[in-house]
Order: sequence, then structure tokens, then C-alpha cells
Amino acid sequence: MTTEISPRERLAAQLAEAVAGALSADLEQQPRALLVVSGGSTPVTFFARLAAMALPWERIDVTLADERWVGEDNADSNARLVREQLLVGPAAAAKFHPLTSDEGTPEQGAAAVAERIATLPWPASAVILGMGGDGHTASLFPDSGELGLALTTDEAVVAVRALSVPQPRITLSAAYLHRARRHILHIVGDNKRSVLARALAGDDARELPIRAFLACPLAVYWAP
Ligand SMILES: O=C1O[C@H](COP(=O)(O)O)[C@@H](O)[C@H](O)[C@H]1O
Repeated sequence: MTTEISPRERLAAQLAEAVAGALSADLEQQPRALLVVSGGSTPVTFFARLAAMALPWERIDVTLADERWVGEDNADSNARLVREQLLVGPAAAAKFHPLTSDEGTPEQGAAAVAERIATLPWPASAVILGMGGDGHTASLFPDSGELGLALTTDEAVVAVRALSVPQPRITLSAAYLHRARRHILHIVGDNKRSVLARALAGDDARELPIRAFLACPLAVYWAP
């Protein structure tokens, strides 16, 4: 009997293969490799597939593109998602670098997080971005200001307050997220495909922040 897998599961498996290939290729040339992942709901199946890959996980650093400024006991924590879904089995040997600190606000914690992030082996082997229905990616929102989107800034991390989201957040800046060998957008559903089509038809990243990455180039992994 053959087991049918859904298009989203197939996509997750293909993405995991591609990311594992990228990490392996880079690890042939360098002692450590960095993977930047996103949070939210989309990556769950991908994380499970990637965690099952035979990789020298002890040589891999993992960090996030963005985080909600909440504790890891909060269901909205992206770090919690990574620890529970990606850093399991052999992948638990990877070194994880969360984007939060003990400070009360992302504005207070940003400097310490930036210091931590600067120690990682950039350029990353891959940055895997998600995208919301408003075109946000990482925590770069249409209403979260221009600093995060500026491609000329030296700021690695930016504290984010946006009216469109309930919690304060912290995000790697677009300029920093550009520091990768490969950029991947992982999205599912017809709505996100339409948002991406709109993004491709214009160039103002303040309207649809994903536009800041379209020229990286960006490999799109989409399934219905
Ligand atoms: O808020 C966030 O949203 C995006 C997309 O999330 P999804 O639930 O629609 O997959 C995600 O990429 C980002 O990391 C997250 O913090």
C-alpha cells in the first residue's frame, strides 16, 4: 500500500532536502554553518523533516529571523517552536541562538542580542523566510518603520512595535538577513501566492516588506 503525502508535506520534504544539501556543501568548506529559520505556523512540517536529516548537527548554528518578546513558556515563542520541532533527535546537537534576553523590552535587549548574533558564522548557509498575508516577513511589517527595511544600515537587530501585532518583537534587519548564501521563501496557500504576485508587481518594501528580499535572489517554495 502506498502512503499519500499532502502537497504541503511534499514541499516540506523538498525544502528539507535543499537546506540539508546547502548545509552539507558549506560544511565541506568551513568548520561551522549557520541556518536562519522563521517562526509562525508554516515551518512545523519542514522542521520535522529537517530534524530527521543525517547532518553533522554539532557543527551547525541555528538562529531565528525574528521573535516575539515573550518567554519560551509562551505558545507564541518562536524559540519554543524551534526547540520543540527542529532541535530534536540528532538535531538537538545543533547550537541554538535565541533572539531574546532577560531584559523587559526588545529595546532594552536589542544590544545584547546583536552582540550574540555578531558571533555567528555569517554569511548564513540559508535564510528561510515566511510571509504573512500583509506581506510581512521576519518581523518587518508594513507599519513597523523603515530602519528594519533599510539595506544600508549596520543595525543587526531591530526592536519592533507595530499596531498590527499584539506583542513587541525583535527582528534581524533586512540588511543583516541579506548576509546569506541562499534565501528561501516558504509559503503555503492561495492567499500567500496572491500576496507574492502583488509583491512581484511593485517595488515599495514599506507596502509589502517581502519585497526587500525579492532580488536576493529568493527561491520560492510554495504549495496549495
Ligand atoms: O509572525 C510571524 O509570521 C510569519 C509568517 O507566519 P505563518 O504563521 O503565516 O507561517 C513568520 O515567518 C514569522 O517568523 C513570524 O514571527
